[in-house]
Amino acid sequence: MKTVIIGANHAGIACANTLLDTYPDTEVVMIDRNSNLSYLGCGTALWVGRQIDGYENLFYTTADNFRKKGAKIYMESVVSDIDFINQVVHFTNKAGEKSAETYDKLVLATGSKPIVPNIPGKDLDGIHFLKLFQEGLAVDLDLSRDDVKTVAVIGAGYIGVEIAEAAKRRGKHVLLFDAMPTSLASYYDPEFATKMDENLEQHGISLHFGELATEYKGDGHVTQLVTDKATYDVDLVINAIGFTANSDLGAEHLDTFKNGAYLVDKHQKTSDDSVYAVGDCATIYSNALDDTTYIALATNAVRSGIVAGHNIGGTVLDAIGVQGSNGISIFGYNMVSTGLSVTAAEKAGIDVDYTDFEDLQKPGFIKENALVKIRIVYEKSSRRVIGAQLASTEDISATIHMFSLAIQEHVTIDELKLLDIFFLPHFNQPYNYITMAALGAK
Ligand SMILES: Cc1cc2nc3c(=O)[nH]c(=O)nc-3n(C[C@H](O)[C@H](O)[C@H](O)COP(=O)(O)OP(=O)(O)OC[C@H]3O[C@@H](n4cnc5c(N)ncnc54)[C@H](O)[C@@H]3O)c2cc1C
Ligand SMILES: NC(=O)C1=CN([C@@H]2O[C@H](COP(=O)(O)OP(=O)(O)OC[C@H]3O[C@@H](n4cnc5c(N)ncnc54)[C@H](O)[C@@H]3O)[C@@H](O)[C@H]2O)C=CC1
Repeated sequence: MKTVIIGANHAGIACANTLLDTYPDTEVVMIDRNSNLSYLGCGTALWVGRQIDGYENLFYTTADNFRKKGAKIYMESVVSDIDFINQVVHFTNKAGEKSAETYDKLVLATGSKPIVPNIPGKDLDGIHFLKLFQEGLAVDLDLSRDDVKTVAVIGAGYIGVEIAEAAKRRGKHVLLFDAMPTSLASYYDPEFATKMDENLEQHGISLHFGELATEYKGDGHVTQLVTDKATYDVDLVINAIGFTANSDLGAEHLDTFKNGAYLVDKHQKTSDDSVYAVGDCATIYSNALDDTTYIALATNAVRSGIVAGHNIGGTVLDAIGVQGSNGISIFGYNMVSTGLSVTAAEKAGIDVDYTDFEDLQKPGFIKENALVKIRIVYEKSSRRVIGAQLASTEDISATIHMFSLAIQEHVTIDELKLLDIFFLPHFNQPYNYITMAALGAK
């Protein structure tokens, strides 16, 4: 059995490793257009903001590691065409040489691409995206220039907020724009997102929400950003208005979701029996929505790669769906969420209620202590938990995993009320915030 994997980043790597480690008789061919693989984009803002020493440790494997395991791997090779009928992948290397590989099974792991704001001036110099390692390098280089004083970040989602912090840490004047009235609006309800907004403002970031960029101006290099409200002098722009599926290769042959992502079943199989899709180029099942959706996260990419690998290798393994669990930490303020916010649930047509609670993490007699804010969202009719949000300067990150499992297992808000949660003053209160929030549910 010969498997060709197009895309050798997180999803493709997870699939290849599963096949190579568990099914040694499988022939694996990997093809990627990039010169590097396994870059952890989550580290970009950390090294650009000088919170870690460099980017070297943000790569967790190499092409040689795959060669050693017996795979054939082509880097800097662009797949231009797939003959799905005869099962052949055509690609071209850096030197312009054309090659082809036949397959028994094909894995599409071509990931995502940043959405480009389609406005005048979008091709000027000094306008960046932040998907690839190389793009992180380019931003880092520009931030090192003394004449770059003002940075505009378009999109206050996860990439935008993280890079806004990094640019501020590099001493720049930072303007952060979003179409929505708050930052992080896709992940948190306004009661939580505004906490992050206060945090950003307290650290000197200038917020421009509900404001749309309409034009970039400049003579070769960007010098001004025009919005529907004002014109700003800027030296650098970073666009971060979301990702969409990179699915051009199979879009005509395979069934796709509304954003173009390949529609996959529980085995990561597409509408073609020989073709699987994993990671950011594929759909995913949301247990909160109880429906197919699109969530671009490295965690989902890895899990879906593992599932495809086993099913191709011969072990039937069903994907169990996801909650879209995520987290962010900005200037020491931590926020985590899973499932749906009230806003997202309402948008999806789910009738929900929610319960909020805020208290110190630990008993008052413990000195190192901070407030924790929690919201649990549950469906009115079934009372199943479908979302949770937490915010604190304490590390509350592990709590969200429990809510992720609760959503996956259809736990109701009432079942959470008397859940056995341990108490130790070093960690929490006897009347801890999860219990108190659950007890407060209507
Ligand atoms: C700055 C940043 C920070 C992030 N932080 C986090 C985080 O903290 N947590 C988290 O869970 N997620 C995070 N993400 C999202 C995460 O990086 C993506 O979800 C993840 O990269 C998806 O992995 P993937 O392998 O599916 O796709 P990709 O990483 O997009 O990889 C696709 C691969 O396919 C190759 N390819 C595409 N087309 C072709 C072609 N025609 N021929 C050959 N090769 C091709 C590409 O070169 C690429 O290597 C972050 C993303 C960014 C950009
Ligand atoms: N900590 C984490 O888990 C991280 C995850 N990621 C993931 O990577 C992917 C891409 O990240 P982002 O690009 O930040 O996407 P995002 O979806 O997190 O945020 C995009 C933001 O852009 C805004 N927006 C959309 N169109 C706009 C427009 N025309 N003008 C102004 N604002 C506009 C949206 O309101 C949203 O707030 C996401 O799936 C994200 O979850 C990225 C970084 C960190």
